[in-house]
Amino acid sequence: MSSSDQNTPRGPIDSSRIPRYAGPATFARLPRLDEVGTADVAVVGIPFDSGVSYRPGARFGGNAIREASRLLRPYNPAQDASPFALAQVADAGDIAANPFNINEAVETIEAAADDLLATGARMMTLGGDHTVALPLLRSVAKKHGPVALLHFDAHLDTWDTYFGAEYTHGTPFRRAVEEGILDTSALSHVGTRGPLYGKQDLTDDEKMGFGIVTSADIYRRGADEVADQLRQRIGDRPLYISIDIDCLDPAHAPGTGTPEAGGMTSRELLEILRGLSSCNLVSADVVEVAPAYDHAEITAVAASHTAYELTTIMSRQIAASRTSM
Ligand SMILES: N=C(N)NCCCC(=O)O
Ligand SMILES: [Zn+2]
Ligand SMILES: [Zn+2]
Repeated sequence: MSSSDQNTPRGPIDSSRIPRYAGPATFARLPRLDEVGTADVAVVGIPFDSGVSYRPGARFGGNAIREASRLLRPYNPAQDASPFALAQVADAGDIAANPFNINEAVETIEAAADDLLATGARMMTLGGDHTVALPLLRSVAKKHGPVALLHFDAHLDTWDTYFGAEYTHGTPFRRAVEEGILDTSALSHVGTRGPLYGKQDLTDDEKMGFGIVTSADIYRRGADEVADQLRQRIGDRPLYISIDIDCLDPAHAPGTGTPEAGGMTSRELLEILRGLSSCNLVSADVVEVAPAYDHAEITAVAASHTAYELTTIMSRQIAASRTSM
């Protein structure tokens, strides 16, 4: 049973009493998981980036997001909710994965995710590179069965192998489809753009069951219409949202490993997520924040607000399911 079933959730440190820049960073200044026992939503870092094909550094992403999240406030007007009062959200620290052995790291991440989900928590994961989505999806599928997937990314990440390696940041969703852990009737990439290896990349991806909403589609049709379409496709299926921060234009997210011009704005991303607030979001990740390439925390701030919207969706769901019981 989570602590929020017995008491009111313990929220963030009060920034009107203790300046928000003081003390060690947890996500949104929330308590650590060991301070509250159990959580409804566990925010967990995965400092792992051995699966990248270009610029490294996403291993530092989780802590950069935590630092940038000090300015988040407890009421989210866009979803009319106080996410940290509706449910116990806590910072579960980091999953320590072997940087020199990707296969072992993938196993470690899956096992750690299993442990968190077994407590009844939903996971809000801060990457790390996109490799981490595969073990997280494996774990979520063990609990919920094949899940619907919304994948925000400039890239397809359904490629086969890189240098013969099957677990990389460009391949997690092909592996996931092969393993039968995704509900292939509700798979979408959002924000896709940029050069590919060949046209076959798109044919393969379509065969796997993915629909594509390109960044140009979002620009032309607007965030509300896109969110409506995605919501209809997802219905009430258990949903996993994976957000590669490079879905944003490099102007909105310079701190990432494989930047592509012509992306969506952070406003568009946040608005699409708010349009999904009624979905049954079981877990989510925000990955590929590489702070060494960031400036003035532009990317980390965007990522912290992204995780805040995702956390709000989960907290609203948890509160709604509690009152309907
Ligand atoms: N998942 C991310 N960010 N990028 C994948 C790019 C793979 C490539 O170099 O072709
Ligand atoms: Zn990407
Ligand atoms: Zn990606």
